[in-house]
Amino acid sequence: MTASGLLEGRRLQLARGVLLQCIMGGYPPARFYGGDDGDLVLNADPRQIHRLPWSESPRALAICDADELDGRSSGLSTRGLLKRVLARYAEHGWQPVVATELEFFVFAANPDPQQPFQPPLGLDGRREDGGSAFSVSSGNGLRPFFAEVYRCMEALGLPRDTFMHEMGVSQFEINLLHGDALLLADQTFLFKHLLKEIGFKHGLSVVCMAKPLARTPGSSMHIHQSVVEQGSGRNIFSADNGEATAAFYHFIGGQQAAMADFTLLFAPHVNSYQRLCHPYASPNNACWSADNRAAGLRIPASAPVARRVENRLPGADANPYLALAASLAAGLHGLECELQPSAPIQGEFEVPEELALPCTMHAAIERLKRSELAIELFGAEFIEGYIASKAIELASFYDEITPWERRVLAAQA
Ligand SMILES: NC(=O)CC[C@H](N)C(=O)O
Repeated sequence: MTASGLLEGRRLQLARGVLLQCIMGGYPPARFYGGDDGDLVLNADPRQIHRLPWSESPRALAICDADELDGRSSGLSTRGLLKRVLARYAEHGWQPVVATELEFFVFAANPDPQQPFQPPLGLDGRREDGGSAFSVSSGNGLRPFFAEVYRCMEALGLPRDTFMHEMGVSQFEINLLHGDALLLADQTFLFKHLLKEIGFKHGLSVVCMAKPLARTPGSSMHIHQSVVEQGSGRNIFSADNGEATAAFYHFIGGQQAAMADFTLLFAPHVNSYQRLCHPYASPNNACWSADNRAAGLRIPASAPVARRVENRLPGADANPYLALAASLAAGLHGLECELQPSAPIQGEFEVPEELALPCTMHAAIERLKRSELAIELFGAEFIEGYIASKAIELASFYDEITPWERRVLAAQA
């Protein structure tokens, strides 16, 4: 997601091709330069106007909805898409409760993209040279950076649930407290922006790519999801006796049915598939399991009141509005159609063909293109615009010759 910081200023009107480019992180398809490139209006959400606490000069950021000139929500807006999914839950008297878990790397500033990323020099002047997941001292070398991150999260009202060092060298995870899905999408967006900007200030490069380093774990944005009854707040996944309800299984069934079609929405770039295809606890399957991190859908051990489904597919590079909309729409599809899940997997397992996911961006584009479900849930305007912009992004990737090709292929006869 790359919208942050681009829309500063007073003119809150933009062309729809630009929306595709900056909000979807893609490229505007040619037709948007022509007749389909009419303006949209950006309407700031009054609850999401923030003074930026890290900025030395006064600056504010407003999260906006992209609307048509006649006031209708634009079919291209990912925030609008999430709102429409939530409105459909509300028609049933339900409200999703979600949490996002964001992993990210903190690197030394890297002005030359030809060079691999390096961990930064810590306070002690050393570079971290091994991933020390959960180590109590591992974040110490970056204390001034994290102190400012904490201060600014507090000032912006972003409630922090956990912070830890992850498995990769200089890889961290901060989890936001669970809550309403639109709020969590806004908070996740703000949090990524905050990380980037505070990183710049400290001479660091905070990277939310799915797989910035080879032979090292990638970065995810796992989504934890439950659904409560509006008013009572009762979790519809648990019965009074604490057992899982039929609704819980239907929700999983919906996630499984849609995951392959929606893979591009969770894994939006070429690099996303580097994470999924060299997995370190980053599954590319739609299996589900009681508590196995190799399954795309995990049911974390919890009290019945917190029974939830964790979607482990989204990378840290996913647009939080879109990933949440897609995951929750899939669950709702299962609830409405009363879909049954497969049997849960246990231990070492083989992925059945029907639960395998696309493992390249090209395959994911082709899958989404053929998805009637995606068009039904998100509308043809969005899916066509998204696919067109992603096809251009993929073509632009194939315009480049990578260091691997120069290293390996140049030596061959
Ligand atoms: N702690 C974890 O579950 C690791 C997740 C892993 N980094 C991923 O990319 O999905």
